[in-house]
Amino acid sequence: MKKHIHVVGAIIENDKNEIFCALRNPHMVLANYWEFPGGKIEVGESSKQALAREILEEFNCSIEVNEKVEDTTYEYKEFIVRLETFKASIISGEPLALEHTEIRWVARHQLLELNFAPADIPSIKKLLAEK
Ligand SMILES: Nc1nc2c([nH]c(=O)n2[C@H]2C[C@H](O)[C@@H](COP(=O)(O)OP(=O)(O)OP(=O)(O)O)O2)c(=O)[nH]1
Repeated sequence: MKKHIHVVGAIIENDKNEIFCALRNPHMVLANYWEFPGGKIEVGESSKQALAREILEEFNCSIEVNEKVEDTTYEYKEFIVRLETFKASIISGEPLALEHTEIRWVARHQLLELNFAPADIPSIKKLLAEK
């Protein structure tokens, strides 16, 4: 049976209406895909707590987690991901790519030009439908 993982992703928008995107490094699972920053929920954590922890660990900045955008499940070849995405805003620090190959602020209508992890596409479609 395929492994199930529960993952959270942050949709962080700046004051120019650009969204923070991160490129997974070549050694990560799902290497070289763009994603919303985040990671797996650990035992005892809420989704929002996990998201704040992951952003601090991987980008060295603090966020406030706001409303949920999407909750979707995607079956990859090797495992199944449940991805919950939330709007979030940076409350302190400038994001640094501590584990990712690249980080980029991208206009909403250009998100689909990046090679995003397939599980993220429903979240992106919701964002595109918002404005
Ligand atoms: N962070 C993140 N992961 C995503 C997204 N879309 C998507 O399919 N994934 C997948 C990629 C990975 O298989 C998994 C997240 O794992 P991860 O390696 O980033 O999580 P983590 O930081 O907790 O990793 P680790 O401590 O186990 O190394 O979810 C997304 O938008 N953000």
